[in-house]
Amino acid sequence: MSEGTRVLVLNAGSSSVKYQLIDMLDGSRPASGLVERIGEAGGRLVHTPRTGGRREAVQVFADHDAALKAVARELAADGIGLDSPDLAAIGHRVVHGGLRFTEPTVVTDEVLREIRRLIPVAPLHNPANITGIEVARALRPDLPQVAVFDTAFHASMPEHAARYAIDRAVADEHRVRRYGFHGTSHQYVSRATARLLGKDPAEVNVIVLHLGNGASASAVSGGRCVDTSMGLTPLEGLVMGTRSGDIDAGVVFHLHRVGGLSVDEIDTLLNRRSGLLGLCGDNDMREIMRRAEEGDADARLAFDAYVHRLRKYIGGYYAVLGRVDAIAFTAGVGENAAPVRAAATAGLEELGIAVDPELNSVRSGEPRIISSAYSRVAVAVVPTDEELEIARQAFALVHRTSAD
Ligand SMILES: Nc1ncnc2c1ncn2[C@@H]1O[C@H](COP(=O)(O)OP(=O)(O)O)[C@@H](O)[C@H]1O
Ligand SMILES: CC(=O)OP(=O)(O)O
Ligand SMILES: [Mg+2]
Repeated sequence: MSEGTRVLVLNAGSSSVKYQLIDMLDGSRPASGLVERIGEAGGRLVHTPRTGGRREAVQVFADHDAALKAVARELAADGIGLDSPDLAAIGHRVVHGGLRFTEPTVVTDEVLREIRRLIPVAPLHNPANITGIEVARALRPDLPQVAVFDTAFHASMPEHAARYAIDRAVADEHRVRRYGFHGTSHQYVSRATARLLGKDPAEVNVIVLHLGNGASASAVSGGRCVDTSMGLTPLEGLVMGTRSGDIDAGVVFHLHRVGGLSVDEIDTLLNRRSGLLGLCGDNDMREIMRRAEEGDADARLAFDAYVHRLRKYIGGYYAVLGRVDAIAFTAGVGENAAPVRAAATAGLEELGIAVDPELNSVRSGEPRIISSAYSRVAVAVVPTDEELEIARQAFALVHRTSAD
């Protein structure tokens, strides 16, 4: 087994790779960075060594292989290359783990085949995750490649939350059920929220709102997920940047039969041309808030629809949990968009939820409470750290000890 203390975490998306090198001894991050627009013109690599002096390269990255080799070169230039004996493992975010992968897993050929089999239920994500694993494995075949699945944390959902109310035989044959995603973030944030409250995760009920490009809500009771908003695929639930979230399945039949759209066209419509983008032409919440502020009606509608859906999930999960200790906002929108947090929680004093406007407007990268002293439910902003959680789980797996 490797004596290394560091884990390289890769989060490979369809046209990007985010990476972080994390030292598990002291939690330091010797380097992190991102390659964007892989396979497109105007590719960009941004590498940030801990020593400072962010490096940026604008060039074409033909594919993920070229991108990861460029990352390897950047790390080598800092003297922390992929050939370093300090590396204990490479941890990979894998979005869909299906029914089988409910724990971090060392990738073998057979595991890779199973992740590939799940592509139809995560077409935007699993293919890139697989490429990331293959390229990393070719670069360091001797190192454990550990897959950490977005679906894993949600495997504890009770059957009545995980099942769709459709014919059981059909559902079972095709493994159609609600899996949920962003689980690594929901797990990390729910625990960090308990810590912020000075409580044991086993004692608290938390609603986590992960609002990034993809967005999902979860109800976490005593450290276990009891419900989450995404389903068979990352399309269900909240209004997202480009995804519709909840929709009457009848819309699909209608668009096909009456609108003449093919199933693939409807897939693209709902996953890539809907949500905020579909409602107002923008999927960046900053831009939407700016336009809405200037009186743009489409942007206002998009904002209001986003918030309305969020409020329905807050209310729904309040009822699912019965007692709520905290509501935690996280990811790009949740951590930064004070107006979204304010609108999502406005007028809920009867539920014991009262956000303090001044605390809400503070900008900070630290976990913090934004509810007023008399709010029975703590409302918090808790920055997510999926990379650290992936590193911890990968490291714990290769050492078979808890790295907590
Ligand atoms: N300062 C900000 N105010 C409002 N929204 C922001 C801000 N910074 C980032 N965002 C939003 O965060 C979203 C991206 O979130 P992020 O968690 O980085 O996404 P992902 O990891 O899913 O790619 C974008 O919609 C962006 O508009
Ligand atoms: C599962 C999912 O939606 O992930 P992301 O937010 O990274 O698109
Ligand atoms: Mg994210």
